[in-house]
Amino acid sequence: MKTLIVATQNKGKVLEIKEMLRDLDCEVMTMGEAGLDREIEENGTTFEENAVIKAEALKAYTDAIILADDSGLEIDYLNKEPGVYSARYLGKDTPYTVKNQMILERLKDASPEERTARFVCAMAIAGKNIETQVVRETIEGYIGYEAKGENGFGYDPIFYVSEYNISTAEMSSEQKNAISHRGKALRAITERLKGVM
Ligand SMILES: O=c1nc[nH]c2c1ncn2[C@H]1C[C@H](O)[C@@H](COP(=O)(O)OP(=O)(O)OP(=O)(O)O)O1
Ligand SMILES: [Mg+2]
Repeated sequence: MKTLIVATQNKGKVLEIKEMLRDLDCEVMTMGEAGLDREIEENGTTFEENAVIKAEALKAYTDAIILADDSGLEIDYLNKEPGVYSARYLGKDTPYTVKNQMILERLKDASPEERTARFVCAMAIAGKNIETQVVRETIEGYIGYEAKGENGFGYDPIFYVSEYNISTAEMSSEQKNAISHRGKALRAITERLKGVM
């Protein structure tokens, strides 16, 4: 069976990606499971650049196909901050309860119309014998007035989807995966994956 290595250190992403790739005819492994754990410097200025950097960083060390995700939250009221710096916002080891409270505080004077935001996900595949490919998808929503929900990870408790008026942390993984930036990007990239596996 073919192997697909997911080049991420983020456990929340791994859970979502593994769940969505359950039916794909290949073994999905994390970097750790593949013995390829390493810090990859994300020095790109766009989600696409960083996804490609992460996917290509492992190319020399494996014959498997590598899948990488670079994602983040764009808040219109904050001029699209934290954007590509979402993981590093307020420091990369700062708990998300703190990051989320800070964002709510910074938006305390923003009206409902001014609270629009989106999650962005760029997903790349790379490998020794394939041409690197990258896709980008988004999910539109808004920053709520309070953090809610226990599911998901990161900024999920403050990101609300207009159609349901609940946060992505209040959704089941199936519900989130069906509509999320990551779900859409993964479905787009797996179409291309079928062409190279
Ligand atoms: O569905 C999501 N629900 C909530 N938050 C999310 C989501 N998707 C991305 N995010 C946030 C988390 C992190 O602040 C940043 C990703 O940063 P990003 O560099 O791509 O990931 P990371 O450093 O956690 O792991 P890695 O680079 O090893 O894949 O966006
Ligand atoms: Mg990162």
